[in-house]
Amino acid sequence: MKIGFIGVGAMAQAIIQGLLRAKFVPAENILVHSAHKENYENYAAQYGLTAKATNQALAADSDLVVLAVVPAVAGDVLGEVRDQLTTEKTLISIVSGVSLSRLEELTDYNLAILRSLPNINSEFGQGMTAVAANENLTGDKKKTALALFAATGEVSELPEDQFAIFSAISGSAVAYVDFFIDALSRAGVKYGFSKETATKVAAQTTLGSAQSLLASGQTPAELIDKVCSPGGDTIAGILAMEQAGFLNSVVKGIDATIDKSTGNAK
Ligand SMILES: NC(=O)C1=CN([C@@H]2O[C@H](COP(=O)(O)OP(=O)(O)OC[C@H]3O[C@@H](n4cnc5c(N)ncnc54)[C@H](OP(=O)(O)O)[C@@H]3O)[C@@H](O)[C@H]2O)C=CC1
Ligand SMILES: O=C(O)[C@@H]1CCC=N1
Repeated sequence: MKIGFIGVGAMAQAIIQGLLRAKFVPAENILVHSAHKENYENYAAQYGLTAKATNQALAADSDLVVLAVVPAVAGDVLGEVRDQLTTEKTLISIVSGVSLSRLEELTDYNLAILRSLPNINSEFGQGMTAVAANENLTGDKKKTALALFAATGEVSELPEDQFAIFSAISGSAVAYVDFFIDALSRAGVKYGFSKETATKVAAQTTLGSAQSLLASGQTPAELIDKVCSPGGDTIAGILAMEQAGFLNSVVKGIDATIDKSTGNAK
């Protein structure tokens, strides 16, 4: 099986690294092409992938074609490869905000298509990907397309009308969680920790909290209550964070993310 990536930017590279780590296919069965020859050729050479000279050549030689370009160029690129996307292939889009019906309009109505929204943690097998299949993607073809993402982390089939919300609290939220880790780490630096130590402590604490939350089956609020000793330090910190607008600032960030991805941003 050959998997072709149109675009080898940040997200495509994370998926490719996740696939290589999982040994999902041999490296040479991963085909790449992008806008700049030096980018895709160097990347292919570095990891033993196969560079293709054009989007058409890539699509013609791939069983699974992963569309990994920014939304603004997705239509033009699909127009370019429309003739190569024959019905035995599967198109996988990772493009935020482009619906299955739009992808069908831009290709062949008989084509099997999986719309996905991965996150960048796919690189280390810790991804969280939402998927929605069109009615042509069934049976073994669907199993294979879902297996690609399962090799890089968790996968969840979601109705398309929930994709923008998912994208905000997963795809984009990787950056928001890192923003929080950076804030914790800077606070440590303020009180004299080295940046390296503070970041390690903040990241391990975030990882441990996430793992404990999932393992416990409890709500975050229940775990917060366990840490807040009566009359103790943590409740003082929680109240000060909330006074500064912590919860509202997170929700406003998610509102802005959803507005931007659905075209409602002011
Ligand atoms: N970054 C993330 O965390 C996530 C991103 N996504 C989605 O992934 C997609 C890519 O995002 P991201 O990786 O961040 O963006 P990047 O800007 O990092 O990558 C875009 C890629 O598209 C390539 N490209 C541009 N024009 C063409 C073309 N005409 N033909 C072939 N390749 C082309 C670029 O080539 P070159 O490198 O040569 O310039 C580049 O490799 C977006 O649609 C985004 O919504 C979804 C979930 C998470
Ligand atoms: O910022 C973006 O537009 C993409 C979509 C989700 C994560 N990155």
